Amino acid sequence: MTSTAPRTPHDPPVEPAAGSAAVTLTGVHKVYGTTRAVDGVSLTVERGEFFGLLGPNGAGKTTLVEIMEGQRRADSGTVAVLGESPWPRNTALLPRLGVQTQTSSFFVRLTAREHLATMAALYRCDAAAAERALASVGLTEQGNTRVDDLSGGQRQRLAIASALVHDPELIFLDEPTAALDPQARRSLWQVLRDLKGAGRTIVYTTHHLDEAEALCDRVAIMVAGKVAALDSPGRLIAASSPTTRLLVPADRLSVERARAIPGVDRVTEEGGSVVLETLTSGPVLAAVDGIAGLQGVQTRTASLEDVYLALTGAQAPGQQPQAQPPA
Ligand SMILES: Nc1ncnc2c1ncn2[C@@H]1O[C@H](COP(=O)(O)OP(=O)(O)OP(=O)(O)O)[C@@H](O)[C@H]1O
Repeated sequence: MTSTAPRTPHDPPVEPAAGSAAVTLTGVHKVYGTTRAVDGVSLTVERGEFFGLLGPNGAGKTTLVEIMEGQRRADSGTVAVLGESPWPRNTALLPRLGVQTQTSSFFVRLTAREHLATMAALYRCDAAAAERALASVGLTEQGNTRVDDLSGGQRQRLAIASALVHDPELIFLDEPTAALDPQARRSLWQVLRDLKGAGRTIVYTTHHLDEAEALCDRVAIMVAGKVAALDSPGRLIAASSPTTRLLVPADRLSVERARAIPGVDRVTEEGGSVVLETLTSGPVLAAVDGIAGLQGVQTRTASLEDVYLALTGAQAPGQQPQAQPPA
């Protein structure tokens, strides 16, 4: 651990070694009593990457993030964050990290602008930094609103702005869209895309698979303390089931007729649709067109949720998950 004073935003930037990653974990373990919370995790988060951490409750995501943030000590393995070891608590590293948690606390009697100015002052940044952070999450108009009068979505934005105010090199976001309505969630996605567009490195924990698919460059899916899969959502999906599902309005195609179509592997009924599963969607679609026409027919290919469920859904007590080796 270095004993230097915390770096401030006024100090010259610390130049990373060429090609150095934002985070490098090698063989990281953490045990609580008999629980293997993190069980041999090795992964790299590249600079500028939007990296998703997914997994069911208790998979070890929080423990892993806390190890990266320097809040917990790994039992074994090596941890490098922005080229430094975060443990023992590394005060030189802290100003280079931005952390938003589920339990972000606020100065609730202050306005959003005053709250951020206070946060900025703690990091020895000026009021302009607070104003930039406010603008970057689209809260400028609410700047004079008291924190306890902000909506849930606006508070989540403020929590992100608080993590950004000192212009950190690496940002940890823990389910920032939890408890938001669909509209607020989508609108926060744009804030997150803008952060990514500005070249920020983001480690993003979420239970929303659609969000991870839409935002993340790569995702690690954790199951029982291990990384069960790690790749871009697109490649994970492409490597998963190549099955296409065709949903045909039930009043236009009977189950029996659907089963007789060459290339159809399975037929079920769902809501008002007959669902055809096939590996050869082109010829099957042509056959459906000949029988029922294509109006109202929907085509669904695999999503990240399907990949996730295949990896985590089979997990029963005492049963090993059907994990793929990490890419
Ligand atoms: N301080 C602790 N003491 C003992 N056990 C703990 C502690 N923190 C976490 N655990 C256990 O370690 C395992 C991993 O927990 P962790 O919180 O890291 O998972 P998670 O993936 O973040 O879960 P969630 O999605 O519910 O937040 C769980 O079995 C949990 O009960």
